[in-house]
Amino acid sequence: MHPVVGAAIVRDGRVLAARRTRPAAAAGRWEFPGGKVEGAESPDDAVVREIEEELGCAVSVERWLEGAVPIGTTHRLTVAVVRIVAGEPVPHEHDAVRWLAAEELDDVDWLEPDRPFLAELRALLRVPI
Ligand SMILES: Nc1nc2c([nH]c(=O)n2[C@H]2C[C@H](O)[C@@H](COP(=O)(O)OP(=O)(O)OP(=O)(O)O)O2)c(=O)[nH]1
Repeated sequence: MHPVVGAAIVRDGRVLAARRTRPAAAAGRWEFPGGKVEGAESPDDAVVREIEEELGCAVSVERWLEGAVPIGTTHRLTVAVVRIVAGEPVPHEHDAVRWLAAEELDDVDWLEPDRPFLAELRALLRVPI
């Protein structure tokens, strides 16, 4: 199963959700920005690279949410909790982004594989830091 990494970009009690534009079946659905791990790169490095490419900002990985979820039969999703360390996220590949608080996580139509991560994320967003 090829690894796909998503980033839960957390700031001020909110997480950034991004709306996909492709493929047609996933257009309009929301996800954690990220993508496929390439070659020999580590999952942490893949998250940092994908966020730079997709949102033009620098992040650092804090930890990984529990679990790994199959995406179809070929890929599997893990999600890192990350912080922005430089720049501001500006979507280059998504057509919208939203900062969601814990109680707003269910307001968007997440891709199916992302949903199992939302409970842990909700709890994390509720802890003041
Ligand atoms: N990035 C991302 N992809 C997800 C999530 N949930 C989920 O099911 N996926 C799926 C959608 C895609 O089938 C696959 C990741 O593809 P992608 O298009 O984001 O990856 P990539 O940027 O490396 O793309 P590519 O150049 O190979 O097209 O995983 C998620 O939260 N984030």
